[in-house]
Amino acid sequence: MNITFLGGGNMASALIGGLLERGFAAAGIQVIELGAEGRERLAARFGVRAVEAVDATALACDVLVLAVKPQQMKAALAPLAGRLSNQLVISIAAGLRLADLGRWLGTPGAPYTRLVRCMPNTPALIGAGVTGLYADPSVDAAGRAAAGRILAAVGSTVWADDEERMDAVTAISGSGPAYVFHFIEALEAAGRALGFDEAGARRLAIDTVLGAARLAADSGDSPAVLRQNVTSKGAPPRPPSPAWRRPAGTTSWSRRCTRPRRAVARWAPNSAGTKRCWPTSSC
Ligand SMILES: NC(=O)C1=CN([C@@H]2O[C@H](COP(=O)(O)OP(=O)(O)OC[C@H]3O[C@@H](n4cnc5c(N)ncnc54)[C@H](OP(=O)(O)O)[C@@H]3O)[C@@H](O)[C@H]2O)C=CC1
Ligand SMILES: O=C(O)[C@@H]1CCC=N1
Repeated sequence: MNITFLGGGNMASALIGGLLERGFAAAGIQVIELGAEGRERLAARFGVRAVEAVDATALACDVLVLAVKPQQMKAALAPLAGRLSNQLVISIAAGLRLADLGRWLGTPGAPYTRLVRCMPNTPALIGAGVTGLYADPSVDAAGRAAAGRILAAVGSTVWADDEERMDAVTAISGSGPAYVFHFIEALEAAGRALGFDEAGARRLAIDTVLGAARLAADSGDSPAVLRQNVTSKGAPPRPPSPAWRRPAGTTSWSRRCTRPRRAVARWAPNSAGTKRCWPTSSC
């Protein structure tokens, strides 16, 4: 299988790295990449052929992977329009529909249909990605298998039976790493605020997420059960010290706050029975 990548940025590099690690020959991969620096990097890092524009060698492939930014796609496909001869085309671009890609790649009145739409994610860079795939109904089993093999080089794969699901994949696993990184940032910031140095706070934050993800993957228990195992119920709510008072009929305790300029603090058990203390708005 010869593969040509259109666009040689982050995601194409992740896929190429994964394919090479899985034993795919560098001689079977070429990249069309606009940037001279990018071409040099690809050739040096992976030993693949990297060219600036579509040429006959790049066109003579079995699979064409579209890996430019969505807003670059229409212009990038213009030199290919009407020139494909049954290559399997795999798009990893967010939000671009097969109907549009087919129109841009085909000729007037004859859209190109041997298309598979995919949505990987950035953990693909270390072979730990997950990719959603959807194939045009005209793609045969061999085409679907080829697309599945290529994306499996950088992680797991999930097929969708409706193209609309691809937008859901983009929201959930395509964009999901950003939520997780944001969560890690927040855990790290909490560690820093509570006295750890940067290295310690980062270790606590990253290893928490890593360990929790591994446990979710390996334990056989559902994420809901694993969560409940952490937020164990049972201890009756108690105030943190005798200085706290709970007004009758309420579920939270108050006391004069010891911090300067803060008159009142409030403490209450959360739904899982663990303690939380925060200054009230009147502080
Ligand atoms: N980042 C993510 O989390 C994910 C991204 N994707 C999708 O992957 C695709 C690629 O994203 P990513 O790798 O992050 O983007 P990058 O910007 O890193 O890579 C795109 C590359 O394509 C080059 N390029 C632009 N126009 C052309 C052209 N006409 N011919 C050849 N090369 C061209 C760009 O060069 P230059 O820089 O000079 O413009 C750039 O090197 C996007 O469509 C994105 O939606 C999918 C899943 C996750
Ligand atoms: O911006 C993008 O293209 C990618 C796709 C999923 C998340 N970000």
